[in-house]
Amino acid sequence: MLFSDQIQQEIEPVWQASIQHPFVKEIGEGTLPLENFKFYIMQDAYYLTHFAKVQSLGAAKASDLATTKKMNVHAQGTYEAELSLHETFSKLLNITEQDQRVFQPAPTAYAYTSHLYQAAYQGHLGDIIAAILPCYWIYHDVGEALKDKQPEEPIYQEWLNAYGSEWFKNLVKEQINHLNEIAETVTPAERERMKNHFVISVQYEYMFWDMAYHLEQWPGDII
Ligand SMILES: Cc1ncc(C[n+]2csc(CCO)c2C)c(N)n1
Repeated sequence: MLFSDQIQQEIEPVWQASIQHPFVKEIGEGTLPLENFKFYIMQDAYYLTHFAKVQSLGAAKASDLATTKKMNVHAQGTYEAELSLHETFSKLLNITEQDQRVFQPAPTAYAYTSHLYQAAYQGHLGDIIAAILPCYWIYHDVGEALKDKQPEEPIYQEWLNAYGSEWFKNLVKEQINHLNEIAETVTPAERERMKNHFVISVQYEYMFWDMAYHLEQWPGDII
């Protein structure tokens, strides 16, 4: 069995729960309150800023020039594909400069990005690919699960279109192949470490939906 399938199966219940999370379901139905989606978009912009840096750390840790280039192209892709999506949403959701000035990463957004840096700084390229793969793969599966939905809210329709696209499917396949190639060249202990990074990221993907669904706050903002 492919290494990617093996590690995905280990965390299957959380994977499925993530795809079926009420945040995702309500986007598909068009019933998610826009307040929750705005919260998600702002936290996600923070997440993507750090995600691109982690991809660049992957470029720095690659052992050949072609892979360095590939990882840098992906970092640029994160900027172009994801942040341009966010620019569109910022206008549609009326995200103001004031919103941005008072922005703080919520606990889960902070913890998830910290996990990505931990994998990147302590590991090699395989650790980075393992930690970032769930981001691609879960969003792909969400796009597939919701591909026949037509939420009345145009903002949600736009979001669904991005993750159901052919371009995105190919991107996910490339990441999965890259992970499996690396897995064949490393030791069993390194594979175990890669699996752990992957499993933690899958759990954070679930927690990220949950964070936005409950408008998660720091204790310091409540007490
Ligand atoms: C919490 C969170 N997880 C995953 C993604 C999806 N995503 C982030 S970067 C990237 C690669 C470039 O498109 C993809 C697919 C997201 N937006 N937010």
